[in-house]
Amino acid sequence: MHADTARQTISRSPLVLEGLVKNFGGVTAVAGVDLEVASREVVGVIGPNGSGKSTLFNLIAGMLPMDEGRVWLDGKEVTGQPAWRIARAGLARTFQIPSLFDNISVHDNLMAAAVESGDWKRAPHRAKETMEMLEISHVADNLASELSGGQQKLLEFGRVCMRDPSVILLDEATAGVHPNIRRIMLEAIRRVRDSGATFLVIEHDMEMVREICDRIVVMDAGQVVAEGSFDEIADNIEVQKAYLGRQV
Ligand SMILES: Nc1ncnc2c1ncn2[C@@H]1O[C@H](COP(=O)(O)OP(=O)(O)OP(=O)(O)O)[C@@H](O)[C@H]1O
Repeated sequence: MHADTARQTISRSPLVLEGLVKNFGGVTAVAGVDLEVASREVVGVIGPNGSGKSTLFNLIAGMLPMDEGRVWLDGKEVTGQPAWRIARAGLARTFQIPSLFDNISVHDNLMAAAVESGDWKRAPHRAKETMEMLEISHVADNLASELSGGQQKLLEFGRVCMRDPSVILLDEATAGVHPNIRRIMLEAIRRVRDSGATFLVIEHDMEMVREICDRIVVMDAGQVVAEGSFDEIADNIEVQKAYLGRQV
């Protein structure tokens, strides 16, 4: 059997990356990343500014064309497909700055997300459940633009949940939020993971990484330079600091 065919039939992991490469002119932002994320695993991606984390997410989500490499979602190859098709195949993501419909209500932002899942019948019930899980029911009728920054991050995660994705990419889900919002987000991530989702998270907050990540991948200059549990990476932290520089 051809090796590529073997990969497609053997790995049913929710997310598989093979040899991803992205160049921007003379800068190699992602320099050959291989990664396999198991079902219900939460994998943290850490590394200094400019190490390629956001570019990696954009490649996986189909928001940037890759120069080399292949991506599989739930055993199905999605390499080169447009972002909407990859989303439909079961991938959802959040952004560092939440991407919401500012001028409609919190409730309607969740309902709008259900359009993509095509599950209208259960959408009102799911919206109610999602708002309860994220403790935003009391602002259901507020415009998204009226929420605090932290509540907007919760709402963005809620919109992801409404689509019931198989794989969720979270980009700094708790950066700069109030500790109470952080707690709500952490509990929600655990619940969504327990109900079957798989996570890849970019995170600068090492406490958050320690609390939710089963495995951590360290990137530097576009490559994975270390991988392991929090303790394994923490043991290695002095080495990491040499190139992680500013924030780990
Ligand atoms: N659209 C672009 N055009 C040119 N260069 C880019 C572009 N996007 C990213 N880069 C470069 O690619 C490299 C990786 O950037 P990327 O944003 O992926 O890193 P990062 O790890 O996400 O950083 P941060 O933690 O600051 O978000 C950097 O050198 C960056 O300047």
